[in-house]
Amino acid sequence: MKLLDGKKVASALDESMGKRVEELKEQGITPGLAVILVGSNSASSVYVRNKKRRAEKLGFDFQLIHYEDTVTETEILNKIDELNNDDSIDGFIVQLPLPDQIDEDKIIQAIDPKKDVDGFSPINVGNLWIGDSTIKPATADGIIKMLDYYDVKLKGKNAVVIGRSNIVGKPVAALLLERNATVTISHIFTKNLPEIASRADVLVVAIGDPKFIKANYIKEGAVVVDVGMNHDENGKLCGDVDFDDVLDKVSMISPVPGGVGPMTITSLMDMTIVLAEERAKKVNGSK
Ligand SMILES: Nc1nc2c(c(=O)[nH]1)N[C@@H](CN(C=O)c1ccc(C(=O)N[C@@H](CCC(=O)O)C(=O)O)cc1)CN2
Repeated sequence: MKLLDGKKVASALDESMGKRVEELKEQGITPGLAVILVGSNSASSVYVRNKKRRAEKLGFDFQLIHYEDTVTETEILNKIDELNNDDSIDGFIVQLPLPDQIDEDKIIQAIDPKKDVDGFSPINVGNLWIGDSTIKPATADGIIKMLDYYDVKLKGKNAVVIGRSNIVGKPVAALLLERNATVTISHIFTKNLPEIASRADVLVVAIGDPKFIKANYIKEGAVVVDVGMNHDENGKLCGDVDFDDVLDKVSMISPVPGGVGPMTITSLMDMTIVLAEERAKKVNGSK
């Protein structure tokens, strides 16, 4: 069994991203990333802190806009309008989930698709499905980058995605399809889930249920990507896959922590650099 070590892949990719940032700075461009964080969800605070750390390490200008969870939708929409019009910001995101009084769809739709570095706006989702996307949702893109790093072939393979969220399940299915895998999207209401999952050469699990996937869901030799971010009965971070139970059956598996999470942040950084490179082309021509 081989570990899909997202932490290792992320630091390998950091090196080339660092070089791209240096090249941009030589042209007078510093990648600008902003994150809007609402409330005090402890997991979101950890993820945003990690994003800030990685962005600053790469030499970005990073802005954190942190609101109390009593903030109104209008205040957030006004800030989005400001960021849409701020030339020093290449991309920005609103960290999800948002408190109940805020309409998530309305917020996402207010972000200029050209600055929507999460790739969640309807235009970017459409571009993703027609296979013509500059910006790809970070977790989905991070998974593909990790599979590429470990030379996992996707063409003609059976890929099963468990989970149909807009953040992970749907975009990862689109990207697997783009790589010519035969993709099945399944979810919690899917009948005979163990049978469907155990046909997968590549199984991506994003259901948010601790250690839900056991050995009977796994095909012998499958590559398993665990997107879950849960806490077990002892409060320890764990994925949606019961790692110890499936270990003897898989050929490769991503751990939690240290698998998909760090890759999500890597891809967000990569997408921000791509947007800054586009700005550099506009500002400096094609030199
Ligand atoms: N606007 C967005 N909101 C959310 C996204 C997103 O892509 N855009 N995805 C998830 C959370 N997420 C990114 O924001 C994310 C999740 C996990 C990690 C990560 O590094 N995990 C570590 C463990 C961290 C810990 O100690 O708790 C790991 O797996 O090793 C990064 C980003 C929902 N919201």
